[in-house]
Amino acid sequence: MAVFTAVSQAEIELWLQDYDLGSITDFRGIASGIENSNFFLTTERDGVTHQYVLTIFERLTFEQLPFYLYFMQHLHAAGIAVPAPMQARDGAILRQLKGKPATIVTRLPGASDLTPGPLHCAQVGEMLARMHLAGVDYDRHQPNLRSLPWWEETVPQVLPFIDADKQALLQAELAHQQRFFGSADYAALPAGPCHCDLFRDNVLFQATADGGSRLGGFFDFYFAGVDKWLFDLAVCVNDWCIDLPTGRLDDVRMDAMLQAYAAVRPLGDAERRHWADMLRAAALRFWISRLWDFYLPRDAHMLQPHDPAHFERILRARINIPSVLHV
Ligand SMILES: Nc1ncnc2c1ncn2[C@@H]1O[C@H](COP(=O)(O)OP(=O)(O)O)[C@@H](O)[C@H]1O
Ligand SMILES: N[C@@H](CCOP(=O)(O)O)C(=O)O
Repeated sequence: MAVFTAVSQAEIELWLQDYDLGSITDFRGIASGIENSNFFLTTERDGVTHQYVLTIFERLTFEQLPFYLYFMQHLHAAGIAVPAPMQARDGAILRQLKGKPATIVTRLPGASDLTPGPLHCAQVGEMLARMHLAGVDYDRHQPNLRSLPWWEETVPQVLPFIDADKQALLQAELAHQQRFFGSADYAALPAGPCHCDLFRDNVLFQATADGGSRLGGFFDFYFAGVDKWLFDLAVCVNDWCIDLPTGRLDDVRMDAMLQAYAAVRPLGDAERRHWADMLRAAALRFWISRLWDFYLPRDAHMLQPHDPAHFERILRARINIPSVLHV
């Protein structure tokens, strides 16, 4: 059970007096998170039921959180299906609970689908492109904190733990990405606020009457930051459009995602030319973070570190694919 900060319904009732969300009818901890303490909260106001998620942040600070929360608020206002932070009576969307930062956001409908098909991928691609365009006029700025400078800082820390073959791959790929990031083509790629971690478990779908699935929304924006839009797309393709055991790309799902994305925001020539480089960058990012979580766990909260070998396989599988994308 991943509720690190226990809180009783009585404490929440008191805390909610600073909000205008109605009275609590249900309050329960969410077991599946690995980083924060999350609770489903149901309230009733004027005879109408409302569903929220209360999060007590265990890692992120009061200084770091506004970028993420106001980004969600901005996207929600632009019609993108993401959780909307609720304002307390004083207008604040971030407050203190049990001495930690805490927020209440709207609960999205649906459940994650961990075995997506082309129709799931198309919906994610379409909304990802809309999200990128909607982020253009977001006025706060924070880079993706898990990009090249973090890779350069973290690779030397994990190298002592892995064998020579993996060391060689990690160092060669870092060098490849340093050259790519230093190129004029890279500098010219379009960028903006990105989710940066839009894996299958950060998207919800609702079942439809005809047996299909409708996108319920994107959540977990706590790795968001300004990056190349193509990087965000590559992160998605590396998770949504692959054969999980081998890491190989599934062309049908990838085409579905890319076509749907490009129908909203057509890709430029440099983006198509550097598709393979960006898939490699996206694989490297998660290989490094998984190695770091696996060998250098920072606290007891990482209950089950993800398998680093998965992203090593993905990286190896991307190194020899054709570099040009035809979408
Ligand atoms: N806004 C939301 N709407 C619906 N469900 C949510 C929302 N936020 C979180 N959840 C649920 O809570 C679970 C844990 O959230 P997550 O962000 O993954 O936690 P953590 O940051 O602790 O890893 C998710 O798998 C999802 O089921
Ligand atoms: N998606 C990442 C892990 C990021 O953490 P989470 O909060 O999204 O679970 C990975 O798979 O390595």
